[in-house]
Amino acid sequence: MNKKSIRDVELAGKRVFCRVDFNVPMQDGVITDDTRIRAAVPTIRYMADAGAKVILASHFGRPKGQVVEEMRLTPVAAHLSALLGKEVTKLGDSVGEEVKAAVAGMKNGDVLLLENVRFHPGEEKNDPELAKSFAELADLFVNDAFGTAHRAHASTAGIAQYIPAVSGLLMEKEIRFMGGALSNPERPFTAIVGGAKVKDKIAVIENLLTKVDHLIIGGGMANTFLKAQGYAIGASLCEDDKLDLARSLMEQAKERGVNLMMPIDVVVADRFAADAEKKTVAIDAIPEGWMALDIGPKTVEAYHRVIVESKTVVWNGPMGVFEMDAFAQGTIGVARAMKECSGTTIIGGGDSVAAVEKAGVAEEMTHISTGGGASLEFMEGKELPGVTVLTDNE
Ligand SMILES: Nc1ncnc2c1ncn2[C@@H]1O[C@H](COP(=O)(O)OP(=O)(O)O)[C@@H](O)[C@H]1O
Ligand SMILES: O=C(OP(=O)(O)O)[C@H](O)COP(=O)(O)O
Ligand SMILES: [Mg+2]
Repeated sequence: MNKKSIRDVELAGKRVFCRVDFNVPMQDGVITDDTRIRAAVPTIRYMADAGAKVILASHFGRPKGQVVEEMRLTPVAAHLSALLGKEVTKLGDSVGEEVKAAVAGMKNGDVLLLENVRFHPGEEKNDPELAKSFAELADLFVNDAFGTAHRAHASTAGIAQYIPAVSGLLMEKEIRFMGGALSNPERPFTAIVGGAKVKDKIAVIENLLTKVDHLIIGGGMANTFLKAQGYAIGASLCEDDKLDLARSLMEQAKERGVNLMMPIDVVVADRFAADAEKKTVAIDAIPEGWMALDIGPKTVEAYHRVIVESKTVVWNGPMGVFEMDAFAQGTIGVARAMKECSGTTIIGGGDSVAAVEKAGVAEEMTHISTGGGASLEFMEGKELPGVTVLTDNE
């Protein structure tokens, strides 16, 4: 990556606004996978050891511009403190007088965590006023949030208009690895796309179809494609305004000779709950009012065959609601196939990484990326907004 990093700048005594992606999976206030926090530790340590005053900023969830108590970063601060072995001061906001006063009181090597930046509507709108308020806290902007680098928001991009901007060590590492593995992938090249962020991620599929040999669809993403083919999907998660796009993508796959794989059976539940009534059905037998929460065993078998024979596999998005054991088998099955694959295996995404950890195969992956949507957009070949704003190397 031809961008300056924290290694190229003077850090001693500097106030650094460091954007990280601490959007970790959490259940009832307990962090269920801390990969993203651990991944940022080298950058935070490096800066603190160099004598910087480290001001960390992150989003958590999608609070839509207002304060949501359950989306505060308090549990994250406590966990980071334990990982760093030093106190991390957690503030109640990300801008304002309290924040300015806390920053003014920082000593070299101190680490401070601002509150969820998405509590302000200006964050996702990339509002220049909010970006300026962030910039006024610091002398330098460091972007280490690879997982959020596909968003042009106030704390990921806007802030770089006002203060010098460089990359963190995680950002650098992610881009070096993904760039290397994907510039000329060994074939067969397979992409697996699932998860719940259907509206965001269906947009990258068109581009993926120009690159891959096999495209495997699962999770919430599959339902939109099933409905587009005319199947009744009951109360399953679906993006109804993407049905035409899904149909067009199926056409394009056919024209390009890409093997587009969809579920042939699914695990359905009568409600969205761990103890719901459930059964495995063929995709033409989803009962009215029920929802598809996992791919079925026949589907896993078909996906398994293609994955183990691939030379490069990139996976983002769980195959089902793996957080509930009743709907985790599809994701675990695909994770096992990834383990058996002897080629390059890359898995990315906050929740997908949690899933392969849960399946116990994380160690066997070639690369675990902190980015889900970010990895997919990176694969499209375009530079990510959170990277574009960083200072180029001369
Ligand atoms: N069939 C489904 N219906 C509803 N939610 C699903 C389904 N399959 C997977 N999910 C959910 O998708 C979420 C993860 O999606 P996403 O954030 O897009 O992935 P990642 O974080 O790996 O990039 C998980 O919380 C999982 O429960
Ligand atoms: O969790 C994230 O992405 P992912 O779910 O694709 O892995 C990032 O923190 C980005 O979050 P966003 O999709 O709400 O902008
Ligand atoms: Mg996610």
